Amino acid sequence: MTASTSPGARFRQALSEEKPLQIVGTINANHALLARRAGYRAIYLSGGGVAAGSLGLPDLGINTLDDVLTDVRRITDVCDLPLMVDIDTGFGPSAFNIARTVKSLIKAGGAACHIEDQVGAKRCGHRPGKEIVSKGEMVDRIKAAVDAKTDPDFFLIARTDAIASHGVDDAIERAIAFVEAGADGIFAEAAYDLPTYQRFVDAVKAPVLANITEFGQTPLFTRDELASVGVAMQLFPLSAFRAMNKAAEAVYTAIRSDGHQKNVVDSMQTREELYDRIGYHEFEQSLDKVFSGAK
Ligand SMILES: C[C@](O)(C(=O)O)[C@H](CC(=O)O)C(=O)O
Ligand SMILES: [Mg+2]
Repeated sequence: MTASTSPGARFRQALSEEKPLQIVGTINANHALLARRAGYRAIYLSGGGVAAGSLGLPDLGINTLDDVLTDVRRITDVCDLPLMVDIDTGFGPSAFNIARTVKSLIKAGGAACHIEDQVGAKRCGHRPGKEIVSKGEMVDRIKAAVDAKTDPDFFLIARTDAIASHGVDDAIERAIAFVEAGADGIFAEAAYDLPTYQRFVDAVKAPVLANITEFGQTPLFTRDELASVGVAMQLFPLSAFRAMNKAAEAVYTAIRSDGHQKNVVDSMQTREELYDRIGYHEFEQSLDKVFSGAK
């Protein structure tokens, strides 16, 4: 894997080398570096994460393409791991908008994305009351996205939210049509058991993604369980984000009630650890070199 290949090509390479490919949510550039250090081959920017983390808003289709691109650029500027991005319903409504989304995302260094078949006023995929567009409308979304790929290796995943409202048969029929329209992979949102994943894998001739998000409709299937039914990608969209929020809350509460941070300082990343993770000393050394004239 070299950074001279396109992000899309690096994503495809990782997908061919790890089964299933573990893809972890990295809410910001710092987390992207932590994920790389932990050995992951691919990372993810969650739409719900951009909404909740960057904006303090719910995952209800409120954040814009620019909100997402800002976070994408910050991550791709410092981390060469291929980044998959949640583009919700594509930031439409028209094919032109969707094309612009895909082109901008590739320009910002994105390697892959998923676009879903919910209506524009979308919800989190694990909440009740989701509405979806017709199969034909979603096929048009996909065609617009495929046509806009300025990197042919950019990996376009079609997500179907149909299981909840229309059942597995309908969702699989959709998935087949989405692959025929040019999607490179299928995201079977809120699948609830392994046989359902197996059915998707058997029916669609493209890699299938399992969204193993916590506190949702999908049990926390392991890598081995998903491998046993042929799932190609295991997504953890918000795991570190949820843990980080809980940790922050504990620190705020403790300092407020104790009047000092002594009781929580052991739970903190140290200054040295932080500097190590972001390459602080390397930056300083490179600056020293520049000003001392050394090569
Ligand atoms: C994957 C997802 O689209 C996201 O935005 O991260 C969410 C995750 C979640 O809310 O747990 C979803 O599944 O809709
Ligand atoms: Mg999302």
